[in-house]
Amino acid sequence: MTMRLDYLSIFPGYFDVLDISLLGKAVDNGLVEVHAHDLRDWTHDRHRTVDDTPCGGGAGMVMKPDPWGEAFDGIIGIEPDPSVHVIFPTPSGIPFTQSAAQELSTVERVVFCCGRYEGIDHRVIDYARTMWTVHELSLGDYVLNGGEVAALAITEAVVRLIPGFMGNPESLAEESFSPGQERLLEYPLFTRPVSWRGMDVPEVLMSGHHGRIAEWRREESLLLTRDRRPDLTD
Ligand SMILES: COc1cc(COC(=O)c2cn[nH]c2)cc(-c2cccnc2)c1
Repeated sequence: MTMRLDYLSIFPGYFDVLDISLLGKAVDNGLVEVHAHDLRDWTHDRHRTVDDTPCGGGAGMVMKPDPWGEAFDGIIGIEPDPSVHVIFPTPSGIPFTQSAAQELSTVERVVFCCGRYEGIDHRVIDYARTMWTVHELSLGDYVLNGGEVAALAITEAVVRLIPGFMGNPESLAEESFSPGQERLLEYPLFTRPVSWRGMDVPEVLMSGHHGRIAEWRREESLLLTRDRRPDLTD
């Protein structure tokens, strides 16, 4: 299965980065197909206008619906297709989680709509919901200038879960937030040299005693989770 990823943005250059590193490898071995589109290609005025002042007043600008609608027609099509997943990264979205990444990794087609300014005319999202499966997703309680960086983060979280993408799938199974794992934060990791700038690797990890090592790691995860993410221990 090849996943097709489309990105709609007024800064499509953000997605050139997908040609390098692991994601580039996924493109090379045909696991994913990436297409970035400039929303301004669907404007018709001399200034290639994509925004206008908010109805009802208020600060900032809102992205006009017309270019989005025409871009949807050209990129996705004019027939409804619930198998197409359209993602709007937005601070007002539902929290993006590893289980959402897991679900999206089985989808054949994902279209990222990257908002700028104060946001996108709400009718664009309402229209998309009549046509495709829409996800308004938040990465966290902070505001970015646009959805591009969030789209890249969601892309990485999803593509790395596509079967055949990661060399050693067993490492995925052990990760925090993986299905089946308790929701615990990762224990501290160490590698050689055993002594570095006067700091030594915890002895238990060098003992070769797998039972004690597992116990130490679990305890460290519990302590870290209790300290940093008490919300996960509910
Ligand atoms: C679609 O509408 C958007 C999208 C974004 C980009 O996404 C994020 O910032 C984000 C996604 N997860 N967490 C944060 C930002 C705004 C925005 C900008 C300024 C003031 N208010 C809202 C609007």
